[in-house]
Amino acid sequence: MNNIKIMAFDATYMIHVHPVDCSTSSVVESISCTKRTTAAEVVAKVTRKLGIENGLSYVLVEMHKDRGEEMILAQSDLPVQRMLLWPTQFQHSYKFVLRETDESGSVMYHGANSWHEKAERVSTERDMASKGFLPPSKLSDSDCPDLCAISSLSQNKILEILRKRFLKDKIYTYSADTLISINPYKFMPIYNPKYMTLYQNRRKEDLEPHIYAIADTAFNTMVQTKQNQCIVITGKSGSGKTQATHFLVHHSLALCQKSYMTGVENMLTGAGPVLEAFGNAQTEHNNNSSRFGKFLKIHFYGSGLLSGADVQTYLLEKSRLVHQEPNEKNFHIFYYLLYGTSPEELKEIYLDQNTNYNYLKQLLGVKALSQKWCLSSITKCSKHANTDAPAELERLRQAMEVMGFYIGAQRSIFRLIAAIILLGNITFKMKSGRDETLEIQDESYLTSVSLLLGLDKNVVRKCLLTRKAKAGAGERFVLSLKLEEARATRDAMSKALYQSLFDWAVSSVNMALAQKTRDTKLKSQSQWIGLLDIFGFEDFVKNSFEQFCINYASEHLQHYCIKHTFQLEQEEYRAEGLTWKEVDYADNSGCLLLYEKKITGLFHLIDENFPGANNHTLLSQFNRVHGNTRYYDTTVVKEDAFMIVHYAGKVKYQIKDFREKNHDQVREDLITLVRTSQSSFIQGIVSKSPAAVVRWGVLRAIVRAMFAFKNAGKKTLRKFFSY
Ligand SMILES: Nc1ncnc2c1ncn2[C@@H]1O[C@H](COP(=O)(O)OP(=O)(O)OP(=O)(O)O)[C@@H](O)[C@H]1O
Repeated sequence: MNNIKIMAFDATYMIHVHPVDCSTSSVVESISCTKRTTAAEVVAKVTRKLGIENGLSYVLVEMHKDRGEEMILAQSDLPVQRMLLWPTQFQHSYKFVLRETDESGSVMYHGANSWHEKAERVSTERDMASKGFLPPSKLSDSDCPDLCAISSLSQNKILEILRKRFLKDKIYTYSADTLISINPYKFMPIYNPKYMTLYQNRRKEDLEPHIYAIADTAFNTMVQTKQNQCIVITGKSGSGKTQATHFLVHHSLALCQKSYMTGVENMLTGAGPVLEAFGNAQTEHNNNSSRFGKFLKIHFYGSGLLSGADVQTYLLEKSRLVHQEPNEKNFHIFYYLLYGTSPEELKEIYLDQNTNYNYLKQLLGVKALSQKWCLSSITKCSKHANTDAPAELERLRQAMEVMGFYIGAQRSIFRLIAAIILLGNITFKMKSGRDETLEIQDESYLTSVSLLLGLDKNVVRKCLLTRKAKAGAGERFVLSLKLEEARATRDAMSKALYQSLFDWAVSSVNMALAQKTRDTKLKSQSQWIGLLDIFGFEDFVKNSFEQFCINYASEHLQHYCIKHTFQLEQEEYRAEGLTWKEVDYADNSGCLLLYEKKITGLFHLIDENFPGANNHTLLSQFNRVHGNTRYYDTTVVKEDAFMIVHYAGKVKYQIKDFREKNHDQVREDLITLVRTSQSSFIQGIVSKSPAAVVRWGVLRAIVRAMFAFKNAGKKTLRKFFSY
């Protein structure tokens, strides 16, 4: 049951405050507020109601019950706005709590002291044991919080230690600077202010491994060394990378001084739902899977004062827009709009919940089919499955408002989303008669798309059905497209529009998060903590160009980690004249060379363009050049696929669409067409975004990420792996 009920009468909302720590009452106090009511006003109302105006101070705290997290609201924060950002399906997990503060303004956590006392005791005992005053700790190997402390390690031993710790609810384990995390998929009461305080300024070895310790080390190292820090988060889909990023951001913000920049915190809270709506989707592994990589930088002035943030995104999985694998869905925004908007509003953008939209059709896989008694393997994405959509849409609107996307921009975004949905329903048929030209099956979709995009319908039709070609001596003529080509043109147009919208949303988020100071001296002294949350290694039933690129990025990260964990460490020992037993490690540079070697590397072969080149000739080239390479393998049974021996296992890639996805080029005339839009919003996003001619930005992403790591420096490297 939701403990927060929203009743909107003329934008009046009821918020419920739990006076948990007040001895006077445990009854929930309901306060009538507007979006502009501040936290200070809510506190005043609640304390007045409870009759506890006895000089003590109180603050309003937003608590995530399940995660045990608490966020103290500043006096000027707006509780209703925060409440509207709570994810619908988890609303019952959130509540507002009144907390008492002491004279210094710190929140008083009754019982928190026992945590400190325990931590102090453990720390002192370890100190004394290390000095020989106490017998050494009786920790067994399986309880060992740092794998590096174990003298002889094998793969089985590591797994056994992690499993035993996990069974004791110890989800984190260190391996030197790396934190290994296992997703518990259940509530763990370890992400709350008690733990935040506990892990501040503590030596890593004094306490159980925790993600807060990683944020704490990064923050303190940044302040002390004045060097940027980078935390790399990697793991399979659903392993908990996004949650980890969230905990790291939350703790970093708790550590820093905020002063007048508390606005950045609110912006960061608003940025989440916006990026999620456009870049996340339901997949077989995760209901809210990020389908893009991100590098979030939180900026601080020299003293650790929060100054702003920015986010770079990589590899948006655009292919999802036009095709989804069984049991997977399109990006969330489409369902929010279609199932969250009233039928009247939908009518204005030519949509209707009862129409079957091609881009939103959900294919059910074997697993789902056996669970559901449906006869067809294709179902319309039913309204029933989207009951949260109205609340999610409201949450998104609120987040957009916080980020400065006002009503006009929101309207334009929704019109563009509707146009993309309708574009997917433009299908083609052969004209009757002898000439083999195509025509559009249902002109009503073309009309709606043209109106929504502010384009001339005849020009859109021409672009979808024909293309200009060059003959000799600069002559140009018009060619009719074949069925497959027309479909590809339609899908390319949808993808280019969506990528432009995504890029625009990211740059708008960045504008909102940007450092606001004009003081160039202050700016020049600023440092950042970077959080790289990038796709982990992927191996699906069918792997395509996207997995080929994602796994290349993973190989690079692996290489970087190997280099720092083994190679450079051993070089250092060598330079210092130390004797040690050479550690044997699996070097993956051969696999990287397979991808990127000049002239013969797979990337270079994909880029080759000769007359008659297609995906079949590409596969033959791969097999011919790399048939005997250690990291390359052909398939056992003859099929249009090849295999790469990655550090994490052998992966089979289907060659289909490799060349097309690599070029990912939208015809120049399509972009020129979109630029003629009557809508200044559409003109703006297309002219700003390089998406029109975008290629998969893998190399760019890798170069940027590597640059960030190098800046962070070997000594300050922090890694985080989640499983
Ligand atoms: N520390 C944690 N405690 C409890 N539950 C967690 C934790 N971390 C993750 N989860 C659960 O696992 C789910 C998946 O996590 P998350 O979305 O962070 O995975 P991810 O690695 O980012 O996946 P993807 O790569 O698909 O985006 C979350 O929705 C949450 O329910």
